Amino acid sequence: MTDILLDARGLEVTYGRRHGLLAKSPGTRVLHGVDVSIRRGETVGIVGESGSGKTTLGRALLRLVPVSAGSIRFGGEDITAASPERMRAVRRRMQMIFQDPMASLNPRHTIRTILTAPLLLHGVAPNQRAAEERAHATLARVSLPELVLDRYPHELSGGQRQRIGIARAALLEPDFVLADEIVSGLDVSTQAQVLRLLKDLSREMGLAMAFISHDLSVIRAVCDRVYVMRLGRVVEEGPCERIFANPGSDYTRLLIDAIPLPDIDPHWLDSRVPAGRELENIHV
Ligand SMILES: Nc1ncnc2c1ncn2[C@@H]1O[C@H](COP(=O)(O)OP(=O)(O)OP(=O)(O)O)[C@@H](O)[C@H]1O
Repeated sequence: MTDILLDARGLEVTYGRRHGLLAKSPGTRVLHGVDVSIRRGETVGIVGESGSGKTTLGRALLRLVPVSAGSIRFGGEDITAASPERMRAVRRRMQMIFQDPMASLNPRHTIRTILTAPLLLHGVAPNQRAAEERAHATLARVSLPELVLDRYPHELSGGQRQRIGIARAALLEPDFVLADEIVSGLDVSTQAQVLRLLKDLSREMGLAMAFISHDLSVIRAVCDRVYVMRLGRVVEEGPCERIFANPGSDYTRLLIDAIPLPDIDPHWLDSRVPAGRELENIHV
């Protein structure tokens, strides 16, 4: 059995394509023949300047934007043209954590509803009681107390909301998580806590992750391998150590040089929050 979980070949995405009676538009192609493959349990970084197509690529991998050419295989299954019903089942195993949890968490729902609804929807929990038990266990795993369950998203801090985003993604025990700029709005110490949590969870659950970030020190701390994107193409790919120590293009070197710190310390996360250490108690 292959250990490749997600394999995309020749992906193209075109925005704004219209073929109606009144309007015809070829649209704008923003991904040009992108190949990406991610092994089970592997964390892959996607970096590149603003507008290079990172988010589009991430969303295309999850079939959240229409793909105009290429193929996507997930767990050995070709999902390029899978039906909406089939995708609903597949999505249980592919989750996404967003940059702004405030925008992705329904403001009118309590955290209890936010965490239990997907379990009931996907039939992972047979009833409300079982869903709540699982929600409690997941909350403990992200170091949040149970009283959070009766709060609304706006009653939590940014770091706490991001933990809820992670809990929601982990609840369904997926094989793959896409994390798109998930720590960019947080202060450095909260960033380290959230990254540590995600890294420990991915190790424990054998999760594969695609980690989109404009912050290369974050990529260096959490990723095994990195894809460098420019103008909708992958211009370089390889293990983090190699890319950071010996970038293969001037473009990658420029991205690395643009980091405010003169040296990227690959161990900054471990030095801030050691692996497996209990996370700080979160006061709510
Ligand atoms: N829904 C959309 N409709 C039309 N064009 C879009 C849409 N979303 C993104 N684009 C365009 O596609 C290109 C790639 O955007 P994308 O958001 O994927 O880049 P990115 O690398 O994630 O950028 P950033 O780092 O700024 O978030 C950009 O030129 C953007 O303007």
